[in-house]
Amino acid sequence: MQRAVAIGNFDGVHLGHQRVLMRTLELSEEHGLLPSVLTFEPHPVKFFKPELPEFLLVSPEKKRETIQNFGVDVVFRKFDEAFSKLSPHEFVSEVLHKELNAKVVLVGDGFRYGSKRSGDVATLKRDCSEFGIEVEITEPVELHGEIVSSSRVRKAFRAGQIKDVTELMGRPHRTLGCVEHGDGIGHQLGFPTANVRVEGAILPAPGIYATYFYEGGRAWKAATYVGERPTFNGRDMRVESFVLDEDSLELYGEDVIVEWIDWIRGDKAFESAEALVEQMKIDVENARRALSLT
Ligand SMILES: Cc1cc2nc3c(=O)[nH]c(=O)nc-3n(C[C@H](O)[C@H](O)[C@H](O)COP(=O)(O)O)c2cc1C
Ligand SMILES: Nc1ncnc2c1ncn2[C@@H]1O[C@H](COP(=O)(O)OP(=O)(O)O)[C@@H](O)[C@H]1O
Repeated sequence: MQRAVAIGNFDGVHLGHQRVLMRTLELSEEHGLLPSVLTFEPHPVKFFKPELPEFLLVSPEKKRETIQNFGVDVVFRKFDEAFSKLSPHEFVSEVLHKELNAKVVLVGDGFRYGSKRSGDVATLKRDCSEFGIEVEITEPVELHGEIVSSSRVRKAFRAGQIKDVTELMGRPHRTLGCVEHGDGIGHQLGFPTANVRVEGAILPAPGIYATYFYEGGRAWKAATYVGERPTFNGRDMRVESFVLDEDSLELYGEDVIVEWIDWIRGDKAFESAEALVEQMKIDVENARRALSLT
């Protein structure tokens, strides 16, 4: 079956990506094609600059799941030395034509590809026409007068601007992780927290957030802390969710999802555990209120 192929990194699957996915579905329906996304693993920036700290909003697995939920097939193309050296013409002939049997491809206006980013929309159109492949350029989506992009979402998320993130993504952002053992201080404070180990995705600014927390088929309200725990001289970044109205949960080793709804306050070093506990009670009520408003 021939494919309609949207090409890109699709980090976060934000509103701009969603418009591309909808258009891919529309074209596929019209022409009897398999709606597809061609994306790269690792992210090309990670391939060229492996020393950079994590910058992606979601892991590749989560990206696959989100795109598939739109009804679009996901093709992960390994981004390695050989792939990075393909000429623009080879990318069209080998990957789009031979490997994917593309009939239509969708890219954004500034699309660059091939060795040293030497290909652009003009070369793509020219080379695709040789193989009877149509090229559609998708218009960028704007929000409040600015283009929606993965870097704009990352910037907002890193700054803890959760409401902006939700708006840019068209849904709340979710972070996946696994619950691991912490230092056991939570129970002593009367606030046991699920320590969520997050890999392959960035975190919001240190602070307290109103979140939903999912495990298996269950969903709870939670107050989630992100930070190094300066009160206890902590040194590593933690994500710790206190699940509301539950006192005998057993979550160690479970895969969980933290869904970011609102920012509550910034991180702080307290003089004592008691002072922190007083503040945590207030945080929990603020989180409850923020969640009841959504
Ligand atoms: C709602 C909430 C707010 C928190 N606020 C802070 C804070 O401002 N400063 C801080 O050092 N730790 C804060 N923490 C983190 C606690 O210090 C942490 O949950 C505790 O050390 C338990 O760690 P453990 O899971 O390793 O036992 C907060 C935790 C929660 C759940
Ligand atoms: N309301 C709750 N919210 C989060 N975790 C809870 C809750 N009730 C019980 N738990 C369990 O307690 C563990 C956290 O306890 P805590 O004393 O903070 O220990 P640790 O430092 O090992 O994370 C969680 O991983 C979870 O299994």
